[in-house]
Amino acid sequence: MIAWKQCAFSYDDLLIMDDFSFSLSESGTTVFLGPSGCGKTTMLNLAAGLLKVHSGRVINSDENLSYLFQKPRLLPWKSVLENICFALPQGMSKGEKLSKCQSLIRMVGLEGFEDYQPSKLSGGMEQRTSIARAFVTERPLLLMDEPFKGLDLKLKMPLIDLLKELIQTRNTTAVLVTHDVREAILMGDRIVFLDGPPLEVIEDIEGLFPLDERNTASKKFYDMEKRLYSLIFK
Ligand SMILES: Nc1ncnc2c1ncn2[C@@H]1O[C@H](COP(=O)(O)OP(=O)(O)OP(=O)(O)O)[C@@H](O)[C@H]1O
Repeated sequence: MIAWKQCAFSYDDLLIMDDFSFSLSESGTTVFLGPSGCGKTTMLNLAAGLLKVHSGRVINSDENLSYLFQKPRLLPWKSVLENICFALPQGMSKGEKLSKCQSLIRMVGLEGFEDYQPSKLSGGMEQRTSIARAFVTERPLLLMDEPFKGLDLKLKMPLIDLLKELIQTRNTTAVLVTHDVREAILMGDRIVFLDGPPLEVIEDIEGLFPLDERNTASKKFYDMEKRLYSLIFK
C-alpha cells in the first residue's frame, strides 16, 4: 500500500533519509518505534504527501488516508459534532452526514457531548473527537503520530482499546509512530525499530502473538518489552 523506495530527504544539511527503502504491510497496524528525532514523523509526512522526497519515490496506492496527530487539532469555534462532520465531503447530504457522525460519536463514547466546544473537553475527550473525525471518512489507511502523547495511563489505555477495535472492525491499515515500547506492543501487528538520522531499520518484528493476548502483566508481553528495551539501550 505504501512503500518508500530508495528515498533521499534532508532538512538543509540534516540528512534524514539516504537510499532508504521500506514497504508497509497490507493490513493490520505497523508500529514505527525509535528514538526521538530519528525521522519517524518525516517518514509519515512523506507518505502523506506533506513533504516530497529529493530523490527516489514514495508509492502510496491509497492516497485516501486519515492522519491522527499528537494534538487533536480541532477547530476551537466548532462543536464536537461539527468538528467530525467537517471531515465529510461537501456533496454528502446533511442526513447522511449526521447519521455517520452520530454513529462514530457513540463508538468513541462521546454521546451527550455533541454540542460541546473543544475548550470544554478534557484531553482524552478531545482526542476521542479527533479519532471519530479520522474514522468517519472510512478511509482505508490511518497514519497516527504519537496520538497518546501527554495523556496519562488512565486516559491512554481506553484510547488504545478504542483504536484497536476501530482498526479491526473497519479493516483499516494503520501506522503508529511512537517511542513508547508498551504502546508499540499493545497495538502492533508488526513492530519496526528505527534509528537515525539517517533513518535505518534496526529490527523488523512480524508475527507477534495475538493482539487480544497483549496483557501487560503476561510473560510474553514482558519478554517482548525486554527485547525492545535491549534495542533502545544497545
Ligand atoms: N521542518 C524542519 N526543519 C528542520 N529540521 C527539522 C524539521 N522537522 C524536523 N526536523 C529535524 O529532523 C529530525 C527528524 O525529525 P522527526 O520529527 O521526523 O523525528 P521523530 O523521530 O518523529 O522525532 P519525535 O519522536 O521527537 O517526534 C529532527 O532532528 C528534527 O529536529
